[in-house]
Amino acid sequence: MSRLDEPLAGIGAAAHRLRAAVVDLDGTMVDTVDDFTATLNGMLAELGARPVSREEVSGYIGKGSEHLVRTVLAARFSAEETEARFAAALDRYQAHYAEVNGRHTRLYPDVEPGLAALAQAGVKLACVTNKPHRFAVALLEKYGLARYFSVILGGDSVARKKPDPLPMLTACNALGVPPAEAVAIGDSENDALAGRAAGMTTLTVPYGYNHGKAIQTINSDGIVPTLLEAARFIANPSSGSGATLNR
Ligand SMILES: O=C(O)COP(=O)(O)O
Ligand SMILES: [Mg+2]
Repeated sequence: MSRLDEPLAGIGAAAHRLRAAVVDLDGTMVDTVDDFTATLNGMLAELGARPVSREEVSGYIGKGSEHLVRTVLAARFSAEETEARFAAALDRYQAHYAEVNGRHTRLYPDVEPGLAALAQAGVKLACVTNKPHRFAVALLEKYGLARYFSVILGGDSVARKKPDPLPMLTACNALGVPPAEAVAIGDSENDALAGRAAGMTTLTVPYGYNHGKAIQTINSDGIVPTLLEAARFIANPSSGSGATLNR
């Protein structure tokens, strides 16, 4: 890794052309682990199964509702029982989530100032999350953030979720910016994989979930401590901001 204030070629040059940012939701803008935990425990209580802890849940977030429910069931039931219970459990999970959404969440530091700085710099914004679209919109509205995004895509908005590049490509297309001039900002390997596969620059925030693995394992272009630092870097790549580049 090299510090941003060292001489740079690669990402520094790319960042001069960044005209759009595609920002992840859970673990990047909003800390949602306690909502997921409460929702899953509502579902598990109905099944008479052992509850989850927030530590267990934080290792599963970021791959969409189906993955989350399946993983939690698989840790409590046999493979056959998990399959037999999955569809009904997912329905109950979504019903509980609709009740809980936004109740136990908090915004991470410098999210709103970061989005405002990106908008101010003329960077077009999309939110791409694996969370169902209706829950994502409700959460962004709760925090007054929906107005920053001209495009919001959920895990059910297009045929495939991150780490597939399709949602990123769809977002870039809707913003009218080629992927090579766009950056994907997220907390997990999924965001970096999807962004890379779409041909975008990728930045990682260090405070989210990343499937229980260290963020240093993520193959992205750099780590930014907050969205505000990401905005500073994108607006002025040679400013010596707090970004740490992975090259
Ligand atoms: O797994 C989810 O439901 C959401 O995860 P994401 O917002 O980090 O994409
Ligand atoms: Mg995330």
